[in-house]
Amino acid sequence: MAPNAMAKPTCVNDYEPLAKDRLPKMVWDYYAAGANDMLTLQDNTRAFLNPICVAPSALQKMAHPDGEEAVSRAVAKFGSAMVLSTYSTTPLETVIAQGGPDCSYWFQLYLYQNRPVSADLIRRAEAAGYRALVLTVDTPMIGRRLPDARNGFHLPKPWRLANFPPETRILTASQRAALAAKATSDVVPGTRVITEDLSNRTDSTLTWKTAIPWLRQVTNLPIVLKGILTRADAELAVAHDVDAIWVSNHAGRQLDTVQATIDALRDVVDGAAGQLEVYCDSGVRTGVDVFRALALGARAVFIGRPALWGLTVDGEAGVRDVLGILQEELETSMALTGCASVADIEPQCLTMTLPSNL
Ligand SMILES: Cc1cc2nc3c(=O)[nH]c(=O)nc-3n(C[C@H](O)[C@H](O)[C@H](O)COP(=O)(O)O)c2cc1C
Ligand SMILES: CC(C)CC(=O)C(=O)O
Repeated sequence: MAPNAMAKPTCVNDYEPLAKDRLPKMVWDYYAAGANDMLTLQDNTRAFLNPICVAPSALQKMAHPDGEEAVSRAVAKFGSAMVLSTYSTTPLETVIAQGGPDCSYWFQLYLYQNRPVSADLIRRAEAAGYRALVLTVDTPMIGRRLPDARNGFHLPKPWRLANFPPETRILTASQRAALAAKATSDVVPGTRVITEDLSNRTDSTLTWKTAIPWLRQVTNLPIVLKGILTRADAELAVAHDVDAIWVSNHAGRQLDTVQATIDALRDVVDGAAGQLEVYCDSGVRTGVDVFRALALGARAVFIGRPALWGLTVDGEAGVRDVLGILQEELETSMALTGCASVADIEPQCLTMTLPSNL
């Protein structure tokens, strides 16, 4: 037996090559890709070489047949929060049914110009027990992910976009006309979904003045904006009475060269001025990363790909292990800096760590 063939992963990065070995190239590349030259993607992890929830990532059954249900069970046992993607391969009701009292579920939204389709998703999320809506604001269109273009990325059979009943039509009549040359149909495809198609279907004209009042009209759930990177946008979020903001560069998958979130976090927290909660993701790979984000003012930290790696390697147990490793590493960081509780983690703690630009 090769010496490491059966070695148990001992840190989150150990899961990455194990997941890569198990997945078809097209699926691996879709999960792994950043935009263009992937500079921001690389910078995310570099900048972090500096409490723990699961970010929304689409199409999880490609990683493991138990998909979002396995992630849900893992998060429920770990006792944190899971944010479910609009583009889940499991219906939102089924995902939350796997949970328990010790965890929280939020629903991530991509809004459509055809608002009744979005309103219906929101009503279902509310009825099922989701406690917040996370509006992703960094994806008016999809980033240039070159591996996906080269691989002809599509959602393999038999998986489908399970939050949309078959034959859901999500384009308005004018969008349908504009896309007629490009798309054969605006019915949410059961299979062979490509991400560019999906982004053609979202509303790329959202503004502060239109999106937030519309959401407030249709729901009483707290609204979180995901994809905030500047102090100015944090200030606007306060002015528009948003409940929380989420510092994210979408794992480096949208605008390449945008800065790493750990470098943007301090300014955004300043802009929020204690008026709303700030969360952070993109590049979190160790408990020290979590510690640094908390020290800079994040209230919670989310992981995207590490959960997909754990899911790929060992389903629910793999996701639980990834979360457990991060938690243990965070506790070590706290003990070594004299923090008895998460509330003790404050900016001064960072004087003991390397600056994020090393
Ligand atoms: C494969 C993949 C799919 C994603 N799908 C979504 C999505 O459906 N909605 C969304 O808001 N963000 C999506 N994201 C972004 C994640 O929510 C999160 O911001 C990011 O993955 C965090 O960075 P990390 O992967 O470095 O931990 C996706 C990310 C990946 C890698
Ligand atoms: C289907 C995509 C729009 C999901 C997404 O946000 C992503 O791939 O980054």
